[in-house]
Amino acid sequence: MVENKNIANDQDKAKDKVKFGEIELSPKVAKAIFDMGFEEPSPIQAKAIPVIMQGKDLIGQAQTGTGKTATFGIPMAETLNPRDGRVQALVLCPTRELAIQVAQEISKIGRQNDLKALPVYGGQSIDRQIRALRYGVQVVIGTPGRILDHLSRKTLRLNNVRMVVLDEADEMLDMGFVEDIEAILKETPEERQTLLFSATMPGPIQQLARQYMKEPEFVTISRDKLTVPLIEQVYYECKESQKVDALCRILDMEEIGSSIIFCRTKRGVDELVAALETRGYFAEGLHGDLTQAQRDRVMKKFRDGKAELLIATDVAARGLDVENVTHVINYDIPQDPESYVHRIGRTGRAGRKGIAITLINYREYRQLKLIERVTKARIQRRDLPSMADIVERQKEAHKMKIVKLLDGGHFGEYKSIISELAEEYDPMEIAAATLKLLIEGPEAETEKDEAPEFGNTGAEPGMVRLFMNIGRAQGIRPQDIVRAIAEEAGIPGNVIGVINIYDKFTFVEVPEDVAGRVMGVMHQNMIKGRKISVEPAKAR
Ligand SMILES: Nc1ncnc2c1ncn2[C@@H]1O[C@H](COP(=O)(O)OP(=O)(O)OP(=O)(O)O)[C@@H](O)[C@H]1O
Ligand SMILES: [Mg+2]
Repeated sequence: MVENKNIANDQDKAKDKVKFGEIELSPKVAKAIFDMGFEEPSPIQAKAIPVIMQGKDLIGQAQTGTGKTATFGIPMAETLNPRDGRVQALVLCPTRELAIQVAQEISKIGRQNDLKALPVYGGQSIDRQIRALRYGVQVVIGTPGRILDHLSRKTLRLNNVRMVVLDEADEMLDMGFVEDIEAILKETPEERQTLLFSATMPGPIQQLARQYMKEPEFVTISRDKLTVPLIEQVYYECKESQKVDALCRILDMEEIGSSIIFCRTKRGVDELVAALETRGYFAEGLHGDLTQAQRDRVMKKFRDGKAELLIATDVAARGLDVENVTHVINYDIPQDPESYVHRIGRTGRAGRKGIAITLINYREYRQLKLIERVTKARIQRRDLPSMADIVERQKEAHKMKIVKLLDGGHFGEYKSIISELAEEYDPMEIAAATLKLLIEGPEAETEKDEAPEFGNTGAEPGMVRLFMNIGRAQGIRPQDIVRAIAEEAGIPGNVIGVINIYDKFTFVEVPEDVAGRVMGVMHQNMIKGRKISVEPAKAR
């Protein structure tokens, strides 16, 4: 009798199962992932989830952005017991931002089951974490240092852990982390299930990994190519001294959405942020020397699309999943091919397209070829856009905007203005004037300026020529503006020399060491209600 009842129950359960590709899920987990917009399992999910559900150890390798998180998140939601407040699964990640993100993804997958996932990382109040742990959670996602801290304080117990995941496993088993990982694994039960994931899994690391695992299955999707085919990969060669200029040209030329620009060092990040800001680009820096609150703020701005350019060290290279990253730019070439794979993998995620750009100097060409060889990717050479290309591109962009408006229709009362004007003027002239107004603003000049001498060629040694978008026509004496700028920048007025004054612009010359300060000050300033910009005089 009892047996029959069990069979009936099992059949009921089987009937309740929902198909996710070939995988059978409980209705709650299925609902959660359908709500997340998943329709079909990704290849790694299709192959690895059944193996994990059998309780086997597994090393999973699949390209960036192909759903490795849910590959371990789904089995957690299926098998862990939400009514047991003890920690049953542990995920170790290399960075704080990644721990937060993975915790969010697991919480979403386990939402219908009331599964609790808690990120635990350095830089956040440990007391808050202790309280949350006491309250009861099933999954802890953490960075090794902070996990060890909790273990030594006995505020975290791992004796009931059934599943351990090393996300970005090759990084976690690299020199920096391996001792911590060993110490943490010692605190977990022998019979645990161990899962390793990464887009890259170099041979020696795999060998090392096997020491911590029981006959792991190796599931790989990306054996032939390490990078995602949807990412277009290009490189530009330029001199070290011209890098900032080259980057700006690329930013002006490309249709940039949210983008991540990688630098080798923290200092490099800070310097590039400053250099971009003086040129009028809004950029946010991310690296390990910032406080956690600063890191959180920057990430939030970037995720919300409020900051388009994220300038980062390799802290942002692994695992981060930000929607709609259009470009990854290696301002400094990555140290090794694995780092390249992970960095460029911040774009081209979940079936979207992306562009990866690498800047190199001639000495770094061999490093680039090594990356190509290891990743089996083709990185195409491109020539830096000229100023003429950029002007052309901006023209195109204006045209596109107009075409979009034209296709949309709805011009209403604007049409009557044009028809009135058309009685006196040529429609072509009217359209051109309207466009000029749109692009140059209400102060668009009516008179033609004589051609100014562009470029820095005439500058005295040690001096830089700057270009200000204000001249005679504004009815303000540029000399007075120069004095105001000097005052604002905290430098003596006679340091800035006026070279030439035109109707719409003025050229000045300043010593190299104060040029950045002058530009920085002016970008934020309004003089007599007019925003003034100052930039290096460009060669033509
Ligand atoms: N089956 C699916 N269908 C649609 N989207 C999915 C599916 N699985 C995962 N995703 C989404 O794809 C994105 C990338 O997933 P995830 O961050 O897990 O990639 P990853 O393989 O871990 O990449 P990385 O190697 O960079 O860490 C996420 O936004 C995730 O929610
Ligand atoms: Mg990942």
